[in-house]
Amino acid sequence: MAVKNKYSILLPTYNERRNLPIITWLLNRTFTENNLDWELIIIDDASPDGTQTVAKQLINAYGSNRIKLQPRAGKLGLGTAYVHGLQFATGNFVIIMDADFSHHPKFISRMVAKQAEGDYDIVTGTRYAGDGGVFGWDLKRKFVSRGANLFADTVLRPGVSDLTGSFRLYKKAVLQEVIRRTESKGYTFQMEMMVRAKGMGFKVAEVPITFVDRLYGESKLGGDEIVEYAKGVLNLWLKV
Ligand SMILES: Nc1nc2c(ncn2[C@@H]2O[C@H](COP(=O)(O)OP(=O)(O)O[C@H]3O[C@H](CO)[C@@H](O)[C@H](O)[C@@H]3O)[C@@H](O)[C@H]2O)c(=O)[nH]1
Ligand SMILES: [Mg+2]
Repeated sequence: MAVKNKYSILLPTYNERRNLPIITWLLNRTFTENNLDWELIIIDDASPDGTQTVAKQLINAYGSNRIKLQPRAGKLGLGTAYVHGLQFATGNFVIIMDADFSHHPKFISRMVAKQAEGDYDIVTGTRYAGDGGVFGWDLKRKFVSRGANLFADTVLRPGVSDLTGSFRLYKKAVLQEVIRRTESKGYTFQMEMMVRAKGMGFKVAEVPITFVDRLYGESKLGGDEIVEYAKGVLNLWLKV
């Protein structure tokens, strides 16, 4: 008998109190409509805005088998948030995404269908192919994102159109293996994960997504992060 697929969503949060209920509602709708089994793992880094209180209310509303809160004691960064959350994933597939509506749950059904089409190891959302795109960013942020992708693509040639995006579907075993090899912790993490996955021979497919800038709150991307990213690309170039 075929094993029914289950999708574990890893959702890192930092001050997402206002976004969390709606994103959870949309996820529930998407998975219910598509008749897919799922769980949501919220990795909150001691957000001062009360994100965890909201998460607990959601556990009460949707049930503890659907929504799980796996908090950490402080703001330890995105990369390690995925590593932390992954330990608790019970699905055979893992989806990583942002909590601020930049990644709309409606794209998940396309990612799931794409994965099944070619038994792909990874399906990544792309803003830079097909009818994908970015909305709500100023020119500077668009330039930084495009530049970051162009730079990594030129130096490392992974052949994936969106290296820094973080809306992705992985086979859990593949994510575990790639994450084990990945060294960077911050924004560089997504790019390194993809470069390593391609280097390890995993099959990657892309689904165009529209990335809409967050509704509430602020991005945590700063100047330091951009320097770290450039260093990360060059480090990989030396190693891979
Ligand atoms: N647990 C935890 N969550 C965090 C942390 N920093 C950010 N987050 C959460 O991670 C998600 C993304 O953070 P944002 O601050 O909204 O990132 P962004 O600037 O919009 O960046 C997005 O685009 C980048 C470039 O395309 C991506 O590289 C990045 O991963 C993200 O998708 C959000 O759900 C946010 O709450 C942290 O230290 N800890
Ligand atoms: Mg964001």
